[in-house]
Amino acid sequence: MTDQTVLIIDDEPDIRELLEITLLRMGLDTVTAGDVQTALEKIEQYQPNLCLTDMKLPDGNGIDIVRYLQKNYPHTPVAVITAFGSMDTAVEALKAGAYDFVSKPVELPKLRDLVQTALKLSAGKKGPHAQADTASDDPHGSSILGDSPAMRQLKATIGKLARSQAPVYIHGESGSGKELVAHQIHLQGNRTKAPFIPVNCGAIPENLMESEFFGHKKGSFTGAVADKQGLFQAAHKGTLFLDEVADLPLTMQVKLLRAIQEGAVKPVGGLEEMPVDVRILSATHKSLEHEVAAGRFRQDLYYRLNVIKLKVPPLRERQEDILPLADFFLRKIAERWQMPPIRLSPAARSELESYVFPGNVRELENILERASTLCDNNTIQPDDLQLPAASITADAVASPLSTPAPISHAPGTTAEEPEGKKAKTEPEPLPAWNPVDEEAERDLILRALEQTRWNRTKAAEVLGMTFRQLRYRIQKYGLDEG
Ligand SMILES: Nc1ncnc2c1ncn2[C@@H]1O[C@H](COP(=O)(O)OP(=O)(O)OP(=O)(O)O)[C@@H](O)[C@H]1O
Repeated sequence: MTDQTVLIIDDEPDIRELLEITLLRMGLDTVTAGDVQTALEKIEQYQPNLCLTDMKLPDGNGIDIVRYLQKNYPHTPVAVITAFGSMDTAVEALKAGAYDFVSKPVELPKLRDLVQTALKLSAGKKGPHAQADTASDDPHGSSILGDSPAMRQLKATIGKLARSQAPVYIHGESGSGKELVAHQIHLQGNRTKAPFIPVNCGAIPENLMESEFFGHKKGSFTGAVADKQGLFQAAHKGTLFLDEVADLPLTMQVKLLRAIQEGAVKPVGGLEEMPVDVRILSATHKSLEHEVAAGRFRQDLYYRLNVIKLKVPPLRERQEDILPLADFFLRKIAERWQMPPIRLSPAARSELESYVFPGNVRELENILERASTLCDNNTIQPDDLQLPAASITADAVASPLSTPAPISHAPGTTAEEPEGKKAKTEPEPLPAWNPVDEEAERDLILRALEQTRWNRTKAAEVLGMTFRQLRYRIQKYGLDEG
């Protein structure tokens, strides 16, 4: 491990020193802070790969740091150091998004394991705009697969659009590949040396939106501890992909329109406009026309974004792409899990070919990921696919869900099962997550994974933890090696 920096936050110099020595011996760089304010400054300055924080600090507590990182650097893992016996605070920190905790007095072997696991998982993901995890490792790593007439036409259009600078509005059902298309438009054009910045407009809290898009100046609001560049500045000379653009609140739509028209943005708390050269691509699975008619989307912005409209066809309209995509995903899964090649039996192949895939390509990938875990002798049979027995109703197609596995939901979660896919027998609800009893936690995670047929996104939802927290625990308990 080299070139990795760990920020150690503790107000006791002796503990800071002990942790520093331990981590330096592991070949890691360290930075230290004795209070929350200094820690936030060091985070901005060094963008560490991992943070270890004490809970009680002179000007706040470790949870403030957990929350700050969750919001601004969601890929930076943070572990908390708790006073002996104070399990309540450990649980609170875990629920706020911390990866793990160590109790004082710190057991160094446990600390080393924790650091190693957290760094392995966060490797390569740094910076405020790193993308959130998805069940698939790299949504952009591959080019667009598919040789059906619809896809050939789409690829030819992408080639032409890549040469232009016009805004493109990409529409299509959920999971059909809109983001992949946007990324290809960027990669094949002349902006490829600058970044492609995808942003999920529905995922940014409304009160932070302006600062996320346009940046802010230090001190412009509570928590603005340093100047921060916005998504527009980050995408300068590159491409900004506004995913789920229909979810932008009306107030933000006005500001966005202005920024696009002027080609300039003003950071929150700043006095001067900064020119930005950004190509705007946008997408939604909703009907933007319908949103305009309903008064939820400004018509002037709609015309700005929708200079060229590009449709990504649903998978069921390009049946000949299903098996080549399936073979590609199976190769990827075998590689990722370091397994021998996984095959589809002829009967499984024909089942896939006649399925309608309401969740499109993403659903195909999820089905295969689950089937690869369930199958014997590395050959997937129809039963392993677990496709719904009844044919899918039009309602189900209109409200796609990427994973058909039956699951139960933790209280407070709202995932819905579409009508045509309701589980025949509801699984037994899981007990509440108790993150401090390791044995119980391991057992609970295993049960959730089995219940969701190893769909980690769904299992995290069932458990009420984030995908990253679950991924960390799967690795910590060696559950991915079985
Ligand atoms: N033609 C394709 N070739 C290879 N992979 C594909 C293809 N289409 C989609 N995928 C993969 O399927 C997954 C879903 O695609 P993507 O995220 O681009 O869909 P989307 O339409 O943007 O979804 P959403 O509406 O939920 O944002 C990704 O992992 C993507 O890499």
